[in-house]
Parts: sequence; structure tokens; C-alpha cells
Amino acid sequence: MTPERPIAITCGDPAGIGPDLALALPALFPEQPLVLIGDKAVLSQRAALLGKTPSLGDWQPGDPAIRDPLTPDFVCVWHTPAGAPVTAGQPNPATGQGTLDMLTRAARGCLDGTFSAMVTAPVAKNVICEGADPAFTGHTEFLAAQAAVDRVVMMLTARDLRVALASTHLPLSEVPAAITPDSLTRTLTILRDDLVNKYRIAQPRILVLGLNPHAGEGGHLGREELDVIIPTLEHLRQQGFTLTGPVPADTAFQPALLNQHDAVLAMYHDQGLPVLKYAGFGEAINITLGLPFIRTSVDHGTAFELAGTGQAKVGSLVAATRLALNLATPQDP
Ligand SMILES: NC(=O)c1ccc[n+]([C@@H]2O[C@H](COP(=O)([O-])OP(=O)(O)OC[C@H]3O[C@@H](n4cnc5c(N)ncnc54)[C@H](O)[C@@H]3O)[C@@H](O)[C@H]2O)c1
Ligand SMILES: N[C@H](C(=O)O)[C@H](O)COP(=O)(O)O
Repeated sequence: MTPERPIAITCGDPAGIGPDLALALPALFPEQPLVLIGDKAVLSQRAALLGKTPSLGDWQPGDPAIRDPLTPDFVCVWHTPAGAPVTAGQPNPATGQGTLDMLTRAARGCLDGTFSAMVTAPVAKNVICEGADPAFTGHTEFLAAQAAVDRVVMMLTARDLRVALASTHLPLSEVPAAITPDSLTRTLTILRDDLVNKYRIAQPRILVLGLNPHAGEGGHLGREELDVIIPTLEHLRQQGFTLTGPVPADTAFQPALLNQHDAVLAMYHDQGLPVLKYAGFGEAINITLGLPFIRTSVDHGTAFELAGTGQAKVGSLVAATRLALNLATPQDP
């Protein structure tokens, strides 16, 4: 089975490992309609560095992207200029706008029905901040703005472990103020709904972490649990949510608790993601919940030092692409 419309693969920062990994995909999914969004010259140079000789074909919206499985080296590319010369491994802020152009094309294409889903290779947030948009904090927030939704949820998955975040790319000092009854309610609603709709879990069981050490120790180590998290969870339980917590984060990631839950909600980025990446770095998937389209991504960054060396591992991008294809392909009832 294939999705009805192509899947967009954004190639990420042109100096990072994104082009290397994106070039590997079409041969790994020879019968799937994948379209790489990136700079053709960059892809061509990177292929040469890697000793590959793909056939890069120009693709435009409206063109078919179904490829002949007998020519797996054929790659559909929607040429999107990097905007400046690119050297593998040397980030250049002058390419920041070109990278945003890729993301914009993919997002708009998902919104207008050109694409069935988008899969993103890594970008360097600082390169985009310095060269194009100082307010850029990540794909997650950028795509929410493109789709005009004011809340989305970042979730990373590694095998059976799913870790969602109540706040995303925020300085740690701003996290407590970002955890409000409203934000927590909307995050848990998106998480619950997408576990039902995307993961087909009828009654999702969510394990919610506290913000403070020992989940606040009854107010002696912070009051956010008492003032915000506990009342919000209680309110949502009355509406039918199945929630445990807030539990202390340090002891939450143990089989006895994880086996009884379908997802963990961490309060902030570095509370949840180190555990998830320890469990599955290189094979894990980042998915944005709450968007009006499917977006999956890798679990790693631009790894500039590996660009063009042939040492970058493609496992996470393959897993992200497989999930996007599964979600975008009509399923039997
Ligand atoms: N999906 C994304 O767009 C995304 C995700 C995380 C970080 N980033 C960005 O990436 C940049 C670099 O971040 P970082 O150094 O913290 O993380 P990183 O993931 O780029 O690198 C961390 C370590 O993992 C290794 N590594 C990463 N990907 C690998 C792969 N596919 N195969 C083999 N080894 C791999 C690197 O060599 C490095 O040792 C930052 O600017 C950050 O914003 C982007
Ligand atoms: N928080 C992600 C991670 O640690 O893997 C990463 O920064 C990517 O986030 P976006 O998908 O929002 O760019």
C-alpha cells in the first residue's frame, strides 16, 4: 500500500547530515512516493562525497512521485535553493532562510493536499536564528505557526516507550510559568486524542511527571504540583481521562509503571528526552501531535562533524519515514 499523495522529506541544514540521510531513503523505500525538498546542487555534491550516483529528477507540485522500483537510485527533488554556498560540515547562517523555505513548502504542501505527510531531517536552530529568524526555536513551533494552531505536542517514541512534553524549546527558567491549568489541559487533550486516533489506543493511560524533585514533596520542594498539576489532573479525570500522577520523575521510568501506561508526559525537554534517547537513540522518532497534518522526524541533530563522511546512521530517519507512511496510508477498517 502507498499513500495517495507524496510524502515530503525536508533535507534539513544543508551542511549537516540531513542531505546524506535523505539521499539514502528512496532506495530503502523503492515503491513509495517520496519527494526530497532541498537544494539539488547540495544533494549532488553530497552524493559525490559519499560515492553515490543517484539520478536526481526535478519534481514540481502536481507531478507524480511514484518511482520505478527497478531504478531505486532515482530521486524526486523539489529544488529549493540553499541560498548560499554549502560546504559539508560547515554551518552557514546565510542558508537559514533556504532551510525555512524547505519547511514552508512542505508545511503548505501538507495543508493544501499536495503531500500526505512530511518527514524532517535535522536543522540547526542557531543557524536559522542567526541567519533568518531570531525567534525560531524548532520545527515543532514553526509548523504550529504555519498551521495556525496555538498548541501542539512534541512526542518522541522508542519501541514501546512514548514520551510527550508539556513544554518544548524553552529556557529552563521559563518552564514553571508555562505549566498552567490551560496549557496542561490542552497538552493532555491533544496527547490523549492523538493516542486514540493515530496509535489506535482506545483508552490511553498517561503517566504524568511532577515538575519538582519528588513531585514537590507535598509543597516543601515547590508548589506547582499542589497549585497547578494536581487540580488539573483531577479535573481531567472527572472528564474521563485515565491519568496517573504527578509522580516523581526520578523513579517514573521503571517497567512496573511504564508497563501500565501508554505514554509519559514530562514537564520539560530535558526531563523526558534523555531517558527516551538513552532507550533508543538512533532508532527513535519525533512526532508532532495536534497538527492538522502528519509530521515525523529524527531523534538526532545535524551532527555537522559527520556530514559527507558516510558515518551518519539512517535508522531514525527510516523509522520516522515508516511511521509517516503508515499514518498516511489508508488502513483497512
Ligand atoms: N530534529 C532536529 O531538527 C534536531 C534534533 C536535535 C538537535 N538538533 C540540532 O542539531 C544541532 C546539533 O545538536 P547536538 O550536537 O546536540 O546533537 P546531534 O544529535 O547533532 O549530535 C549528538 C551526538 O550524536 C551523534 N549523532 C547524531 N546523529 C547521528 C547519526 N544519524 N548517526 C550517527 N551519529 C549521530 C553526533 O555525532 C554527536 O556525537 C543543534 O543545533 C540542535 O539544535 C536538531
Ligand atoms: N527536541 C528535539 C530533540 O531533542 O530531538 C529537537 O530539538 C527537534 O525539535 P523539532 O522537531 O521541534 O525541531
